[in-house]
Amino acid sequence: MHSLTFPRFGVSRVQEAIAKADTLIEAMGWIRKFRGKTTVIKLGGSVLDDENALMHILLDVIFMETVGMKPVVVHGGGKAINRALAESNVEPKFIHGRRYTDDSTLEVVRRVLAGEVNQFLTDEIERLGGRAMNLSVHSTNVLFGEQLKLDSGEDLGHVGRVTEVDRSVIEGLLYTDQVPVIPSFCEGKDGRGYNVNADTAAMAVAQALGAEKLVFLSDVNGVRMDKDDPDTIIHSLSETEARALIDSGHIASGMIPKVEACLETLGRGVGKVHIVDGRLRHSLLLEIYTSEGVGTEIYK
Ligand SMILES: Nc1ncnc2c1ncn2[C@@H]1O[C@H](COP(=O)(O)OP(=O)(O)O)[C@@H](O)[C@H]1O
Ligand SMILES: CC(=O)N[C@@H](CCC(=O)OP(=O)(O)O)C(=O)O
Repeated sequence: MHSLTFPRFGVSRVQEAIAKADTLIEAMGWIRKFRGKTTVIKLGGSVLDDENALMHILLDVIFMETVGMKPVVVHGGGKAINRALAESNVEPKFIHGRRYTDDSTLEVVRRVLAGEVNQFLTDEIERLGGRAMNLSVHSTNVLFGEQLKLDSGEDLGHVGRVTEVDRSVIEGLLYTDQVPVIPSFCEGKDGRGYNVNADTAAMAVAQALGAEKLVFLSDVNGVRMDKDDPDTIIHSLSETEARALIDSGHIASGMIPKVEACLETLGRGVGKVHIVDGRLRHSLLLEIYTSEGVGTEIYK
């Protein structure tokens, strides 16, 4: 007769395995809730530069796809563009968080953002075991738009805003269990290319798809009262409060387009919008399955 008691070293291993199985059962509720629903994930240049954080984010994305959630990746690459410009001794110039884009900068953005970064991310998802397809002007473009005109009248050069998203291509990929990877670069009706802020590109994609969630993964734990102090994070922010913080200068630089994108998205068919720290391991999954979330949620 076999004994029913486990050897000492085996008990903890069995308990560990049971705990893992418990986690799977716990996850069932939120997997069911989000199965078949689209989440747009915006990857910023800050997390793209952190190899370890990026790997964990992409593993979370692959997990989401595996359990039937429908992740769509929209990415920037501001830091990679800055590095490429530095090689030609060009100083980056930003106006209200957007890059002034002259002819030569546009070519760098087309090559680096829409080309190299986009291909790299797609390859990484495949290398980690997922299935991904890059959708850019170098392959199949899905973002169309026009030149962005600022209310202030300031000239941003070849900076665009997305006016049309080819939903059918994106949805076709989601239907065949592939992760679409989209750079923030759009094409005008005349075939011209435009550099688009990646936060606003993600917003346009989320709106077009009627996404359940839009998650901005950045290098800060959320919107902070003091941008340099993580302890001053604001977990929940109303539209009025957010606008006041932009006006007072508490929300500055790269956080401006992010928060503006959140505000524009609200009430336009997207369920929830969050700004989350991409460097925190599994922040994406935590954001989805914990009720309180881990970053800043902006509400109407
Ligand atoms: N109130 C604020 N709270 C948090 N971060 C802020 C705030 N105001 C400005 N920032 C800056 O915004 C940056 C995030 O924007 P950005 O660098 O464009 O990120 P990403 O590359 O992820 O899009 C932060 O690293 C921080 O320096
Ligand atoms: C018009 C404009 O500002 N375009 C951005 C596009 C990339 C981007 O937004 O990248 P992050 O998400 O890393 O900031 C740029 O040229 O930097």
